[in-house]
Amino acid sequence: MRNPVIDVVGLRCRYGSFEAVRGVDFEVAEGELFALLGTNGAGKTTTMETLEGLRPADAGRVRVLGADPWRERAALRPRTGIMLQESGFPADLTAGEVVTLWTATSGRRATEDVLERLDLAHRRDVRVKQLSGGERRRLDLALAVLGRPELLFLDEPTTGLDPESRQRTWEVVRGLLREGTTIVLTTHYLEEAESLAHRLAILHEGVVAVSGTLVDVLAGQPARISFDLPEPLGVDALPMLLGDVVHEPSGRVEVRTRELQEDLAVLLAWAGAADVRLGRVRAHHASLEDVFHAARSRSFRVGVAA
Ligand SMILES: Nc1ncnc2c1ncn2[C@@H]1O[C@H](COP(=O)(O)OP(=O)(O)OP(=O)(O)O)[C@@H](O)[C@H]1O
Repeated sequence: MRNPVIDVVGLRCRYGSFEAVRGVDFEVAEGELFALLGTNGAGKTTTMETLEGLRPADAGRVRVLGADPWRERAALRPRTGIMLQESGFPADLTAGEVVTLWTATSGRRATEDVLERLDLAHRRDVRVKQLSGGERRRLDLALAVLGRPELLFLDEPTTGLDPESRQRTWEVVRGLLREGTTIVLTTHYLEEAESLAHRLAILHEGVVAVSGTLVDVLAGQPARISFDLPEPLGVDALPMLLGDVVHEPSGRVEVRTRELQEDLAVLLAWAGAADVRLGRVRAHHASLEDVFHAARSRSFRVGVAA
């Protein structure tokens, strides 16, 4: 990758004697959205805080926009935007006053009406404590994008939002990507990463278990065909398939296969010829959820696709 916006090599972070991040490598290219995913306690926040210059690395090399985020934080600050998990605005200020205050103290110029952009202009005079949870998160995002940063960190930007508010946030994020902003996102919503990320890494117990483009990581997992087999048939009645056949205790049959189309065609042709009615047939390629579960069990690894 030429001139990555973020370059992390061998990052290690500890809390006392506990090593939370244990040798993490990844790169983020200009203009892409990179999702940092992982189980609870995997080290996402610790890694983000290091990238944001909020804590030093204990070992390894971290470069953000070509600079050391810890030592050169003041220089990087005007070029980056940070949306933390928890904001903590003074509850009695209005949304408009929070933006004014932030503009004055952050050294950022209000290059546009961010409240308008985040669909909060009509709530300008409403106190923070009276905003809904979704509106408060949008105010967080408004402050993070003030001054049009080149690089934006989004730490769980849609946690606790209803589906409609989440979609609205995704639209704003897509708009920022169209304008060329580079974004690092952490989220527990896998569909959020699936919908927005160009590349991703899944952390597990402080190491990168899986990383690459969405297409790469999905390709590393088999597709699934599942169905109910009518009594008294057992799996030994099925035709020869290329994938592995598992008869679940629930009675449902699952085929894990890298040849989805071939196995599905053979199965349906057999059912048609034998006059067998398969119940609730589902066939789908691997999802990020499948990759996530595999990463947890560390059953496979995919290298970073540069
Ligand atoms: N201040 C601290 N002191 C001691 N241990 C800490 C501290 N902060 C985090 N840890 C530990 O470091 C590990 C990584 O924490 P981190 O918050 O980076 O994980 P995470 O992936 O962001 O988790 P989550 O998804 O739950 O937010 C966890 O085991 C956590 O308990």
